[in-house]
Amino acid sequence: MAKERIYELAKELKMPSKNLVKVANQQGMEIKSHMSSVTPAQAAKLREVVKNENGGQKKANTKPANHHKNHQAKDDHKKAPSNKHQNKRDHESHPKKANKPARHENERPREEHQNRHNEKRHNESRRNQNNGGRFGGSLNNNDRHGKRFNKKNKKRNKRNKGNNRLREVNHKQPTQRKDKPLPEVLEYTEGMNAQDLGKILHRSPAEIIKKLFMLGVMINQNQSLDKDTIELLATDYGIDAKEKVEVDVSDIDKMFEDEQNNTKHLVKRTPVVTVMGHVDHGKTTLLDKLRHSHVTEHEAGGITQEIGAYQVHYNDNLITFLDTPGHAAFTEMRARGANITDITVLVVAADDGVMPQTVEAIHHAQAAKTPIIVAVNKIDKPGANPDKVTEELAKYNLIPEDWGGDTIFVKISAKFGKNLDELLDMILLQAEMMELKANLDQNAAGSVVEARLDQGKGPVATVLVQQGTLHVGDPIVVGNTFGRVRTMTNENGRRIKTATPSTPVEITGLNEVPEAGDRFVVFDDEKTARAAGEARAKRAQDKERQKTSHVTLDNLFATMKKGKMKTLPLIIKADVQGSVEALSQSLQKIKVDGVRVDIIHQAVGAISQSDVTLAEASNAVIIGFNVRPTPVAKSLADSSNIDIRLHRVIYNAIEEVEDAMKGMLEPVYKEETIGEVEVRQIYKASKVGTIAGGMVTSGKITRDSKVRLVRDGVVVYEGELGSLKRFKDDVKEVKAGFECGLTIANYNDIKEKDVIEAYQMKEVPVK
Ligand SMILES: Nc1nc2c(ncn2[C@@H]2O[C@H](COP(=O)(O)OP(=O)(O)OP(=O)(O)O)[C@@H](O)[C@H]2O)c(=O)[nH]1
Repeated sequence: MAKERIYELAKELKMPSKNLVKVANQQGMEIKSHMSSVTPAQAAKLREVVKNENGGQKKANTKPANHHKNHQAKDDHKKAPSNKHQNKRDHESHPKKANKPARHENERPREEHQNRHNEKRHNESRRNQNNGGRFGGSLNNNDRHGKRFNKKNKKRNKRNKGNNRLREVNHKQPTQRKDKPLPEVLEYTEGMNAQDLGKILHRSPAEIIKKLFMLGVMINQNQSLDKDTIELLATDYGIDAKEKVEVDVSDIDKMFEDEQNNTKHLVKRTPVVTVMGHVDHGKTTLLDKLRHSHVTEHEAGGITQEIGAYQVHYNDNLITFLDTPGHAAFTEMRARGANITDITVLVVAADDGVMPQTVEAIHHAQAAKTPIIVAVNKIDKPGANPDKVTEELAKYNLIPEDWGGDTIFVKISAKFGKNLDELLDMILLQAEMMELKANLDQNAAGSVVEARLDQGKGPVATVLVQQGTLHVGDPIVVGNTFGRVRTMTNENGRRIKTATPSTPVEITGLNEVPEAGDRFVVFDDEKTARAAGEARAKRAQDKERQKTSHVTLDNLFATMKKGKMKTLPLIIKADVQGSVEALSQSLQKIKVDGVRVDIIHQAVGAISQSDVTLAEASNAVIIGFNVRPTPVAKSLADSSNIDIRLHRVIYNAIEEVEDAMKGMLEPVYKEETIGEVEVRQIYKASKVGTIAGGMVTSGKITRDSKVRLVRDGVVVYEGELGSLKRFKDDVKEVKAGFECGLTIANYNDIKEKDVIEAYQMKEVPVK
């Protein structure tokens, strides 16, 4: 008889392969994994051992020693009814809990604790009953109907109002408080006082003070309590205490990790599989074939839509396949924190063998630490040589069991659907070994598979739930956006209301379009979700701005220190060729350790739009010598944060650059243009010299402003105003849209069409 695989035998014995491996090892068999083979004799022995074990246990009516956890959970469920009676009061007093399924094994100590606590409360409540008698009960009822009762009461007993109120106060207060249930857990922050705690515990501060007094702690109402005292109080009430950690609501990564690492109430979840491989090796064919051959009947009627992920039904199991567009996308998503793939199926064409992208895929999967299942494809082809593929893959540590390794290899033909069931079996087997689990009861957390803007629906995102259950209506933060899940659609175009772990769904209701690989976390309330989303959006925006902030002489040194700059790219514009060259040569001679000047462009003329664009693309600083930027260039430079330095003395330009490179630049003053005047007429007066009549075209000009005379984009003079007039009167300033007359101190060569730039020196705070 042929050898048998462990997983086949496990299937026959209806037990997890992993447990059978353990049994085999206990029997002294050298079995490595579920893929290992056993001889017929060994198989017989294992059958016998397992059967005996099961039989023995049935008699003893105990659980098998290595029984699967799920089964144990079931047992707990079975036990639940016997506790039910005892817990009845408990459930009544904790309405939320009553609907929840029976607790899991790891919660049992708490349940016992709870029972003890219930007993205690039972007594407490009995005492109350004794005090208040039946009246207490009816008041409780009254309390439930609350306001309505009081209203009626008021009307009916208008005349007796005073008396009535007195009676209510007398009877109601103590009992009302005590009948309200204690919370399951006392969530506190250190420093709370008896009043704060009273609110949480639904007890009067006086009671809390009394309780602590009995425990030997003397406090007053407003006294801040330390952690130990609060925990002592909780213990005395028979409930757990948990310190509320102040969380940064926008840190969804931390929340995601917390949700993800939750180990409570875990149940088995569906594996998430990514198919990778070289071009044309058959990824798409495989995904299509699986999709179309394993769609259940009730889904067949649905509209199949491309949502980048879908689930395959196989033998009562589900497998989620992600249709990632390429290896880079896979890693990009991982880089963004989305580790959503559990298993990688590596498709290798048997007629082509291992190719560059096969290797790339292996590296991506290995870096993500996801197990690889090799699907040797196209075995139907005449030139197919699966053994060659196996041989080639050995180099990358992918070795089949037969050859002494532990990688699963399945020979398939995607095109003809051959061995696809075996591939699915292997995926499920691998998943079983990984014990993939999640908690359905908690807030959902997961990742975005892809997202787009739909004209009708707004932002639409395909997300994969990785933990918890996602519901329609959930307040959600996704990457840097937020919203409330408005609709949820599965891959068959069906509207669904909830989505459990490993389920891909398309959601609407987000504010903006998130990015693939973004994480999402569900919040308890919309307000916090909005706050978190907005904080994240702002942070992202700031980051983006930082990314595009260009090098300036001011930030040059800091940028150099961060190791981001090895060269300082410069663009030089000057009025004459001689200046261009002189400046360029002098700048290149600057010697500062670790950084050098790189002149990427130099020319004669005004600073143009194309200079600014070039500076933007090359992260360069523009040095203008006796020239100005054109208006378009100036506004472009302002909006894209390009540093333009204007000089009239070569030495100053060189000194400024050198200081910046040495980190010594301390810009104390920076000039700020305040307005421009276009010269329209010239008058010559023998006493005062040349008077320019013109129009203020932008901003304003003030009597004390400095001026620069610009002719065809070139600065011809720089100085101070001699006078500023409106008609015949001296004025302090003239605003845009008004005419003015002016003279420049000690300068007469003003011509029509010259532009007079008015500027001031402003102090710049040192950053
Ligand atoms: N004979 C044979 N041909 C196959 C098989 N699987 C895929 N093909 C063919 O191989 C070609 C490429 O298959 P695809 O599924 O498009 O390959 P892919 O890996 O998705 O390629 P890219 O999407 O370009 O990366 C197609 O012509 C398929 O029909 C197979 O099992 N047997």
